[in-house]
Amino acid sequence: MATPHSASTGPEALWTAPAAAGPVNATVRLPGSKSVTNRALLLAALADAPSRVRRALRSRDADLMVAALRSLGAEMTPSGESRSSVDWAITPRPVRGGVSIDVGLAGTVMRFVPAVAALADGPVRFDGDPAARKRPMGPILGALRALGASVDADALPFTVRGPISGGEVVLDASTSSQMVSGLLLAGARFEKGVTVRHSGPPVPSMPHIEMTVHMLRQAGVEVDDSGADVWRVEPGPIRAHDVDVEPDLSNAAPFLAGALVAGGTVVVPGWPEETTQGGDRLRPLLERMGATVTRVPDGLQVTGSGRVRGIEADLHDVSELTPTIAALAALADSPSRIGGVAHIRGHETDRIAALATEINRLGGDARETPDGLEIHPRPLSGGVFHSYDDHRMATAGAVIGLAVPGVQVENIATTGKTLPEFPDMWAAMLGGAR
Ligand SMILES: O=C(O)C1=C[C@@H](OP(=O)(O)O)[C@@H](O)[C@H](O)C1
Ligand SMILES: C=C(OP(=O)(O)O)C(=O)O
Repeated sequence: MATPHSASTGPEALWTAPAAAGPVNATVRLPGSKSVTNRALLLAALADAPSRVRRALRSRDADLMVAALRSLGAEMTPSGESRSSVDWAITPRPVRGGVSIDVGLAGTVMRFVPAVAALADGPVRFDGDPAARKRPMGPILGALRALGASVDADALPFTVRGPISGGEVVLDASTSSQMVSGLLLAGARFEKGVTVRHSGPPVPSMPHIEMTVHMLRQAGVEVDDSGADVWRVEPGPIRAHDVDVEPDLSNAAPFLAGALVAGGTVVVPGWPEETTQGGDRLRPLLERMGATVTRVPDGLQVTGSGRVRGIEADLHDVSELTPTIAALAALADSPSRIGGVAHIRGHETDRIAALATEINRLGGDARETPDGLEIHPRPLSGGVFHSYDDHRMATAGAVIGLAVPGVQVENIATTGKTLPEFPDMWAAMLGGAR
């Protein structure tokens, strides 16, 4: 059983999830991908000349990345700002130390920035939210040590001191693909480049490593990913280049799920033809749960009937979709089994325990397995759905609330981690109903 750890559990922090009054018919424009934004910003800060990152996400995780890179010296000038989108002009500067970095609860900041800090001329201290101190960091910090840096702990808080020379390292990335991405992203700037070998149970969320490799190549970095579980980044410059950030397909999940639960149609404009975003796998997953998924000229269209089918799915590659798929499973008319996601016990919270606890709190039948969840159909009733400071738990509660009147999501503001406008966008999808 999971224990909610948000400090803000008072009635004022409860958000009544709107129940769907009928089928939805909405176009939902998603802001930029968190994963693309934070990679693009970091690569621009390490590049050989100024770059632009257009339609970057603005959210807590992206703001933390911007603050971290600015602390380390990069000049970053915003334009065309709205609440969740901004264009950045970024001028790289030598990486400077003697600073402290707040990683919040952002995996991309805690796992990507330490290798950049190892290029600095002085120590860089890292800390984050209380929950961040529990997230796995040992493999990447051990790897930085093996590559020449000094790091004084194996979890947050810690201090990194360069210089780092690079070379070859073996690590166990079964707790997070970000252990690999974090070394590859800065690796071209290490004197010897970097060769990362994974040894251990399979690496989860592989599309995110493919995203890292793809974006490095776009920046002119030579990467060899031809061997299983080994990646080689050659030393050399990271070329300045302009990036247009794709919409965040993982954040599309609750909205597209909304079409399935309420019935009706949701269109997400700008859905890329080709992408390394794992969220693209929503297409087959939602189809298997009963949706009709069509590419339309302007994006992706998902139509549902209000009836949700259960699913057996291995979400190892796309584990960040688990909370939405579990929410759908809790509303399905047949049993579901989600597997391959043991490592999400180390995401923002233990998502397996949190999902089982919160679905069962509403009267559901969700059982934890070592690597996922088994969810059986059972009528749900209203009640508090705790978010555990986890944006995707909060949106999972909203999905369930579409079909179950009286669901109150605690701390909906935590969606600001990647989608600050979530409550307004959700209301707009439902035609303003609350
Ligand atoms: O590199 C990234 O941008 C991410 C990698 C994945 O992490 P894990 O490998 O820890 O699942 C994903 O779940 C996370 O939301 C974002
Ligand atoms: C696991 C996630 O985030 P993070 O980047 O903090 O790991 C997520 O967004 O689902």
